[in-house]
Parts: sequence; C-alpha cells; structure tokens
Amino acid sequence: MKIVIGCDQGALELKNYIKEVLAEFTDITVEDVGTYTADSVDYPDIAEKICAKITSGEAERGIALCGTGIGISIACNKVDGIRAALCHNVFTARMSRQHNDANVLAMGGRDIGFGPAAEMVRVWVAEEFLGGRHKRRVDKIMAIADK
Ligand SMILES: O=C(CO)[C@H](O)[C@H](O)[C@H](O)COP(=O)(O)O
Repeated sequence: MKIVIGCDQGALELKNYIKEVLAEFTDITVEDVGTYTADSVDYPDIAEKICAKITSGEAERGIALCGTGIGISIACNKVDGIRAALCHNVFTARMSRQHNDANVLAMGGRDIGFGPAAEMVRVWVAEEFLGGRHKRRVDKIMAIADK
C-alpha cells in the first residue's frame, strides 16, 4: 500500500515522526508531498496535493496533518472521492476505517502527542472496512457529491 502524507507548519514534527512509524511496515511505501520546512504555508494547498495522489490512483490512502487537523480535513473533504476523518484517539482511528472506509487520516500536530499518534497510525493502516450496513451509508455519503 502506498500512503501519501502531508502537513503544514503546525505539524511538521508530527509528520516526520509518523514517517518513522510507517517505516516499520515493509508493505507500505510513503510519499511526502510537503511541507518540508517550518515556513508558513496554506494547508488547503497541501490537502490538494494529498488528495490528487489518491484520486489519480497513485496512492491508496493519505495522512493529512495541520495544527488541529480541522482545516486540512475540511479541505480534503471538498475533493470528490475523499473521505477524510479527523481522529483524536485509537478508537476514532479504528472506527474511521471499519465504519467509514476513510481514505485520509487527519490529525493535529498541536493536539496529538507522538505516542498516541503512533498507535493511531498503526491501527489505521491495519484496519479494514467492514462493509455491510456501513457500505450502504458510505455509498450515500459519496452520492451526495452527484446531487
Ligand atoms: O487549519 C488549522 C486550523 O483548523 C490548522 O491548525 C492550521 O495549522 C493553523 O491554522 C495554522 O496556523 P498558523 O498560526 O498559521 O501556523
């Protein structure tokens, strides 16, 4: 599985740490679309880069990070085909995969500590979508864009 990861200046350290966590997985490749320095950038630009990799099929999933995770998750969810979940703990990270088939995990670098973030990422990359009644609901979410 290929995962695309990106952040703004509010989550640069968290992004670099998460890349170390993802390196534990031999079956995961990571593409970092920035930002790469502490200089201020606009998180919607990063969100667009992340989502483009997913909608083009270059990456299966994404991890999107800003100070709170709020702005970048809002931006990602403007892109058709993206289901970005702003998660705060292992439970929400797990549910975002099992029930929502989230293809983007959003977190806040000024919110989540490195330890909890590592556990969330490990769970999120491993969990599968449960389908069934959840597929019906996810299908309804995705159909909203066509209305
Ligand atoms: O978008 C956000 C809030 O939803 C993020 O937290 C941003 O990282 C934050 O707004 C950036 O703030 P900064 O003061 O420009 O670093």
